[in-house]
Amino acid sequence: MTAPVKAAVFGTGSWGTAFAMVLADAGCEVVLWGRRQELADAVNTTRTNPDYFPGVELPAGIRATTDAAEAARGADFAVLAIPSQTLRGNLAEWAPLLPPDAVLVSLMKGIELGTAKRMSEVIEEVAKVPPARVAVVTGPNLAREIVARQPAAAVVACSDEAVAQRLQAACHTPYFRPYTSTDVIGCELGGAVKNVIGLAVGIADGMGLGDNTKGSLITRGLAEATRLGLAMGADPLTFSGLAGLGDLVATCSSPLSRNHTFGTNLGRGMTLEETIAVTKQTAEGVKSCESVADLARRHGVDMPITETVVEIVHHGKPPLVALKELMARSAKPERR
Ligand SMILES: NC(=O)C1=CN([C@@H]2O[C@H](COP(=O)(O)OP(=O)(O)OC[C@H]3O[C@@H](n4cnc5c(N)ncnc54)[C@H](O)[C@@H]3O)[C@@H](O)[C@H]2O)C=CC1
Ligand SMILES: O=C(CO)COP(=O)(O)O
Repeated sequence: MTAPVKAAVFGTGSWGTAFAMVLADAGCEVVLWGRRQELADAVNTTRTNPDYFPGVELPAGIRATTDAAEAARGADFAVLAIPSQTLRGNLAEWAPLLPPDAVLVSLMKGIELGTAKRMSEVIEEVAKVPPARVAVVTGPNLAREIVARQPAAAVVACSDEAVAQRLQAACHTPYFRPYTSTDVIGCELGGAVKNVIGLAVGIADGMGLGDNTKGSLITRGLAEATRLGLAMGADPLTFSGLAGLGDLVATCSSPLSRNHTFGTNLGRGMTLEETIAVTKQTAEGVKSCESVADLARRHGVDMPITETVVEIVHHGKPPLVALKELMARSAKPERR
């Protein structure tokens, strides 16, 4: 009999908790790290995460701790499920605690502000590990549906296909179907850009606009992600897969999406401050719209929807004015 795979999941928020459940259901031994002792205690004593999923019973294979060293001990996979902008600081503390051969897994869908780096790049830099030790899980995976064990597919990406296959096996359950990919760049860009487009669609929904607008934003948003991906060496086909179109459709259709909901509130006329005040969880696109726009500029790629979201979210441009400007851009062929 082989020993169970051990996973340390850093982050007891929505996706960390839900993915811990997936790993435990797939047979892994899971230690969930969180900052707050009372939440760790609640997970251990009630087998629920009352702050994020009250009433949802967590599998017995999950244990929680606030001690990062304890979580890291013996981990085959170190799964990172915290906000993208805090990764660099957090990982600097955790990386020295990890076993030398642990694979670091990013669940995060953001781009670092200031450096415009993808999460796997930050991980490689901070933990000083080669690309073959870093994997990404992405796709249409709204955490609330995952903890209800509703069927979903995902992509597990690593430059080393054998590592992607190991992680695939570690998180494959009857309700969670991971596919492998070696296109880490495409998978990460798909996840980061969809959050920005989710904001745009939410804004349009909040303004009372209909499905033609939504279909147009999703499709042109996908074109933006694909253009950026091509410029950065990604496989364009990744964007028509789960990490691209799949996640765009889920995020842009769902009231469960924090990015979509954030945009809807802005589109209804709430200010940025009011919207932030009512948003209890991480809406990555709010910060990452700026870093995605930065990345696009660095690569000379035109991303007008992304730029429009930056204008609305960070420069207070009224959504109606921004939309009119977007529609008034010079005419061009669909493909170029
Ligand atoms: N919730 C979802 O459905 C999905 C989320 N994601 C991605 O997963 C990542 C995490 O998102 P969620 O779990 O949803 O967010 P969340 O807001 O539900 O949880 C974030 C967790 O990080 C912790 N945290 C916040 N600031 C921290 C800091 N400075 N140091 C250490 N821990 C800190 C919080 O206490 C919380 O436990 C994001 O990049 C998101 O895009 C990806 C797929 C699905
Ligand atoms: O990434 C997600 C679904 O795949 C979650 O979307 P939100 O972060 O917008 O909630």
